[in-house]
Amino acid sequence: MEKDQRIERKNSETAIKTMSLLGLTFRSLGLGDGEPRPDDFLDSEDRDSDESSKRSRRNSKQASREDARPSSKSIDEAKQLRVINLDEVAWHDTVDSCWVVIRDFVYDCTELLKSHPGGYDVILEYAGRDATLAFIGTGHSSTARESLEKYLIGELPFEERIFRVPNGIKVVGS
Ligand code: HEM
Repeated sequence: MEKDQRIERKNSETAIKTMSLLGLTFRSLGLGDGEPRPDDFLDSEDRDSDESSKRSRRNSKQASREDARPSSKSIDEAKQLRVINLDEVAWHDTVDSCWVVIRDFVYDCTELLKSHPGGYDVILEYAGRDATLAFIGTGHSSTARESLEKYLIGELPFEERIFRVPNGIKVVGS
């Protein structure tokens, strides 16, 4: 197995453990039935053919969700996002510069802090780090999900992603 593949496997296992620790299931994430397995988080090229055929039904169900972008309607598909790693995100953890990661995308919420309907403190708590589960857990409306786009500044490098792989999203929340 190539080094990259080993890293991807490890990331997949981490994603499963995270889902398990947080009591998340594919059903709770609106992705149908079944237990999460490492292959669910991998690019299809990395799966062996047996597994990929077993999973093809689920994947076709997920096809409409495969676009990981926050709002597939409003985003400019051609827009090249800047790749920002978690180290850089971590520097932006104050009211003067507040970045959060949601589903492997990086958002600059500095301006949002002033107007966020849920208050500034809930976001500030996640400044400089991953806020995916808090964002999903709060049950934001579709309007809130669409407004994410306004704050989008980049995405994590592949090796740091836990929700997405290059060809599309494997796990999404509401
Ligand atoms: C860029 C990131 C975010 C955006 C664009 C955003 C947007 C919004 C919007 C528009 C609302 C109004 C209610 C709705 O439409 O659902 C809202 C409410 C709320 N948000 Fe956020 N939010 C963000 C991040 C977060 C984070 C990281 C948390 C962490 C817990 C959070 C917690 C809440 C809470 C507690 C409410 C109030 C819910 C209620 O009153 O029922 N938000 N947010």
